[in-house]
Amino acid sequence: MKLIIEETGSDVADFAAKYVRKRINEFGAGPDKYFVLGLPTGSTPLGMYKRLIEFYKAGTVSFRYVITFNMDEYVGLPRDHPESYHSFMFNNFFRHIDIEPKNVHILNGMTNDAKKECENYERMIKEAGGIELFVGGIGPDGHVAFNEPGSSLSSRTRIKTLNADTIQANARFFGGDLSQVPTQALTVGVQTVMDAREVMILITGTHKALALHMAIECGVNHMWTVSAFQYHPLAMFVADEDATLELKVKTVKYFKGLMGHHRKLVE
Ligand SMILES: N[C@@H]1[C@@H](O)[C@H](O)[C@@H](COP(=O)(O)O)O[C@@H]1O
Repeated sequence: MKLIIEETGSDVADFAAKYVRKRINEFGAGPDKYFVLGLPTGSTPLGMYKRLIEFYKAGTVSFRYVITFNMDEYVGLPRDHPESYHSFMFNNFFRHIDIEPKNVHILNGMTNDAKKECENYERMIKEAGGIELFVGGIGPDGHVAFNEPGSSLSSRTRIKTLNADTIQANARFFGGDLSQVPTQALTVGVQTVMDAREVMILITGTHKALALHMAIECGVNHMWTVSAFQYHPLAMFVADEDATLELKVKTVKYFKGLMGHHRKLVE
């Protein structure tokens, strides 16, 4: 596992965007070889999307031969609801780049057959050749996508009921009104993300510091689903200084000592 420690959230966004660009470019994507990218929503990845749009406009990356799979979507919100993850992704990213809409995959939270929708999603990921790089964020309770505490670490795409903390955390997007926040979501499973060839998790802010500690300094535990990536052969956490506040000084020193080497990942 790699831990990249950047000073601020904006430096995290910069590193993450440069890494995604480098992976797409080095992969040599083309009409017969699509790069399959897993993507998150949330405030954390917003800066990365902004930077990627800039890179696209500057001509240093193209998404023409990229296929995306998003992590999750609320149940019961129409696609065009301003807070649906469909709206989020198109408004903040897809609309501004050259990706073909047919190559964008986001779970349909309005389906009347959630089981079938989720099984199809897993099948489509497989048919696309599996996910090359899954970028994720986490909740303050260490959930990845909507794999709430106690989710099976071998879970696959399915419907999940959101816990009170997550509903509370997301109420800010619904005018602070808890009753407006959907109570269920369709989400990829922990195992779905684990199956990606590489995973990059972005963690910023003091409110995520305990989650980063549980993710990398304690054992693998389904109450902190992000800790599952300790078993991933190619996992990278990208954090800002604030998110490292609960880590041991020794851990921080160790990974900062590797930064010279890790910078080369985005050169
Ligand atoms: N389902 C999403 C997660 O995928 C996301 O990682 C989390 C954190 O969001 P933020 O980046 O806004 O803190 O929010 C939601 O719960």
